[in-house]
Amino acid sequence: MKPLITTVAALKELATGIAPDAVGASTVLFLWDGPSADFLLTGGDGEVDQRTVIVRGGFGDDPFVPDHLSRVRREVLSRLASFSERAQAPGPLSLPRAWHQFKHDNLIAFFAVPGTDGAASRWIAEVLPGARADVIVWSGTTSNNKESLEEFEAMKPPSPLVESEWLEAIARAREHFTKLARPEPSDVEIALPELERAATRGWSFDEWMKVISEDQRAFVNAPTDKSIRLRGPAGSGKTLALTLKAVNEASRARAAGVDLRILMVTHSWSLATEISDSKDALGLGPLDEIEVFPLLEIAAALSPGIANEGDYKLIGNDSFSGKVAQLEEIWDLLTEFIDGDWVTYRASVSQAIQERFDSEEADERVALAWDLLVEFGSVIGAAAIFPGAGAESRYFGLQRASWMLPLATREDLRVVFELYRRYMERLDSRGLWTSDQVLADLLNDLQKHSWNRGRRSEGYDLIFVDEFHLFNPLERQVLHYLSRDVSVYPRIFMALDPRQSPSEAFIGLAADETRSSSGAEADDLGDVAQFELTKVHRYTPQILGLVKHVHHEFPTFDLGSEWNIDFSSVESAKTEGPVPRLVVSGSRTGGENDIVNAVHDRYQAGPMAIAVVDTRQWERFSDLASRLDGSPKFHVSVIAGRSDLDGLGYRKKGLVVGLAEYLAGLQFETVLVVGVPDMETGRSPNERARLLSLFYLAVSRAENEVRVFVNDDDGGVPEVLDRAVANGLLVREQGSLL
Ligand SMILES: Nc1ncnc2c1ncn2[C@@H]1O[C@H](COP(=O)(O)OP(=O)(O)OP(=O)(O)O)[C@@H](O)[C@H]1O
Repeated sequence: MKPLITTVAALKELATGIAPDAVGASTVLFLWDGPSADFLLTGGDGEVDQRTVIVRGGFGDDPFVPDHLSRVRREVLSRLASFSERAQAPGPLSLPRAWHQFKHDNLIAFFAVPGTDGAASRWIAEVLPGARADVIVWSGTTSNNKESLEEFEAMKPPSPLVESEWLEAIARAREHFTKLARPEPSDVEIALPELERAATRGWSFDEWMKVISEDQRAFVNAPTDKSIRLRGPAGSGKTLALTLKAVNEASRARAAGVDLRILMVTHSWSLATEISDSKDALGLGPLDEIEVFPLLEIAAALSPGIANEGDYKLIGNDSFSGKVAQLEEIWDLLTEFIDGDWVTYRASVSQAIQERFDSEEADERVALAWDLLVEFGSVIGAAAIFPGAGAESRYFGLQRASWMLPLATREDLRVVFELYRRYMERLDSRGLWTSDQVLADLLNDLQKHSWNRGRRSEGYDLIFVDEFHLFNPLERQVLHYLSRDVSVYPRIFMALDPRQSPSEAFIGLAADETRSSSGAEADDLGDVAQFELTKVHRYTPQILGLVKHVHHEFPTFDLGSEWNIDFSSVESAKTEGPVPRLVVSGSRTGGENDIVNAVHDRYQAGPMAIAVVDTRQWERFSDLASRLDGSPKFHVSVIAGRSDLDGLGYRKKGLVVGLAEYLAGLQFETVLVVGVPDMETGRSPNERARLLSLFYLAVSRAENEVRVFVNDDDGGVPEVLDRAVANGLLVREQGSLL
């Protein structure tokens, strides 16, 4: 096999879990079969960028990793990306201790995957001299001694990099991505479902105002002299009501000759685009006074420092690959710490923490790394605590809540803070940002005199926030500073569903209720009016039945009465549909056959999604997606991260395969809910609530038909679904016995 020449950006994209067969269909990657090498590039790669050359000596069926590592492809690729990124950082190359490196001249060997893969596979790589720091990954080895490097050095072939081919590859990639960016010619087959799925269906503003429900109308017509919380379950028309209100306010101000600046803030680009299209489709012409953006984009536009930090790259910008990269980073840090300084902390911490750090189980360590990721981002980062004088004591002073990683003593907190300090130091030395840092910096800028003046022209009179439940406390603070008139309370209109809580988002919400500083936030808004939506418009009464059941299964989280939606009064405005089905298969393989059959069965009925509940099962379903994509019958789009939502693919008619947490805001005729793990055994209440929340999110994406797939290999039917069957809310069906 020819060598593969690629870049950090392309490796990271691959590391999101894209199956090799799906690379050709990716809107982010471009593969060129050059004369002496294959080139894999992204749209952002340029002539002078660093290159990573993978010499694929012993590779077999899998084009990106040796066959014996294809099971852990994502981890292997993520580590390679991380290696190249480190090679680029100024100063001598430093690898985490857990990578078990050894060196000889320019050659360096390191573990190919976190932990060991049984065979203790290593890469032998070379960083070429020069500022560009090109990397050649020469070969894999299972040897753990330095002599192997000396031997290798003696027989090392010349570099496979051919400059003219690289330039040609870049030129071809550029041409490819330019073509892709051009709008596609209109096509009836594509346009129809696109319109149907937008929140406004192409109806005019006046048409909508006639048909919306009383509670939606009350919100649209409510006075704007104070902030409003609009609460409702999934599919109750929050996004629609928010859009109608913004448009209503803009056109009223226009008619009265008033200059009004309106901002609509979302969590993702996909929803921003959707809302922006919807408002333009309401037949009132372009409404430039309404700006629709994700918060991170606003941060980049307002905070000049952020845009100028050209050398800094964002890690964890909401996307799945960012999360994977952060997790691996923390895993390495943790392993290095446990092998090193842990002994000096060990005696003083509580027994529970001691046991977690001492555990040799790989799974336990991953779980600890995850908990730390949440603690760093949603607790420490969200409170805008960054290492420095007084930071540790501010952290100690934070009130702990039940959803947080249990840290019983001050010494427990101390060890976590020390890890946080090291984590930030590592990111900093490699020129990486987290989105929390971006927002904390923005907050800093917004508190300056210059913004106090600037906000009069650049700030907004009315701020609308969709999916408010997805914003963490830090992000919520930023919103306050975006208002224009400092003499009145900011007027913020928030749509939220406290039951939709992908990953840390749930925690963000809980944090808001429990952290001492969050009380002040509510005060900042003055008196806040509440509006409830009690009719769902997306899905049938049968799906609502299952949604309510899941809602009642949430453990009694103390979210405060304010967050509790009275689900018993919620009704569906849609006509009757089939009762959701539960397909129980004998094994994973059998389950996959049943899923494929369901796709055949329902594909023609309209847009369809396979929603994967448990992130850990993603890889399997990403492979299934590429198999389905192989069939000319199906148009398949894969959503493994928020960035995929922003690509071209997902709007088209066809099948979307994605992690449930990234499907928020979207809707489909049929949803197949897969990757449903055992939710009870050995789960903490937090984990259980998170999984139930993702399940709720998956089910509530469907307009008409839901099928849930479980199998014996993955623990059979979770109790929560058993009870739904007993209550007649799900019909149980025997799937393949295979
Ligand atoms: N009053 C109504 N009559 C008919 N259809 C409606 C009405 N309100 C909303 N809809 C439709 O119901 C669907 C769901 O609406 P929308 O996306 O605004 O809900 P949401 O509450 O934001 O949902 P989620 O939180 O799950 O994303 C959309 O297709 C929308 O066009």
